[in-house]
Amino acid sequence: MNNTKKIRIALDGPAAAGKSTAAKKIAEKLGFIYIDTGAMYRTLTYKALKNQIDPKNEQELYNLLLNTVIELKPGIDGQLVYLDGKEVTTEIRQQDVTQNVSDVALHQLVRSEMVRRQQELVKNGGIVMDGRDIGTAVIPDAELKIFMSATAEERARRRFEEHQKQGIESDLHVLQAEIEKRDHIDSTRAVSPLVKAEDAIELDTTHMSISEVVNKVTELAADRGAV
Ligand SMILES: Nc1ncnc2c1ncn2[C@@H]1O[C@H](COP(=O)(O)OP(=O)(O)O)[C@@H](O)[C@H]1O
Ligand SMILES: Nc1ccn([C@@H]2O[C@H](COP(=O)(O)OP(=O)(O)O)[C@@H](O)[C@H]2O)c(=O)n1
Repeated sequence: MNNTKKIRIALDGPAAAGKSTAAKKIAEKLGFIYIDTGAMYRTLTYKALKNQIDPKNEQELYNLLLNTVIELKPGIDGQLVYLDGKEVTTEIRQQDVTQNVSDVALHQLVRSEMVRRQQELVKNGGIVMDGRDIGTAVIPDAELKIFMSATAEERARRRFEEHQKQGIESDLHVLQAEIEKRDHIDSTRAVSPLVKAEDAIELDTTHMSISEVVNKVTELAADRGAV
């Protein structure tokens, strides 16, 4: 008899703190579903740019979103992302999407529709969801909330290394400036800004390895019955 509790784990934090890497592995260990909500904002941004919609135009973005199907499906190496039936997993990581996504994610209308869709995805439990407002807006009653941080220098270094491995040319200082700019927009927006939920456990991963982070969160999940 399996008594594992299908809890909901909310993982928030700034860019490149290691959320999706950890979330994917934690979900694997627990047999949970992993959901990267950033991919949903990225997919809308990608479609908006393709359709020459201004990321500042809330009403047009909202209309576009209402006519957009975003699907997240488990793949061999993480989550696959589909836009209106076409796979866009790689495309949504492109630089122009990264540079515009925080402006798209500012808008009340966009966020309320995204949150509505995300809440549908979590209703059966057994999930690890990562983003910026998961513990504060999407699953305010999550059984486990983690706020994952690391210094901006370390986060930029991680993204830089990731780019190097993928053969993408980038400059460490430019990357850090981009990350800091996005964090600033995300943390200062009026609608569900990036903040630590009062009841979230803060995890500074600056000096932690990926497996240390995964083990720590898995331990906390086990304390809440998820084993
Ligand atoms: N604790 C860690 N130590 C070193 N590198 C890490 C750690 N966590 C994540 N990384 C690496 O940092 C990069 C960014 O991680 P990612 O999970 O994409 O961050 P986020 O989802 O928070 O934006 C990835 O290349 C990942 O392999
Ligand atoms: N729950 C979420 C998730 C992402 N986002 C927005 O989407 C952007 C991209 O998120 P992401 O998780 O893919 O970012 P990375 O840290 O992986 O680069 C963030 O910078 C936020 O502007 C959000 O507003 N709320």
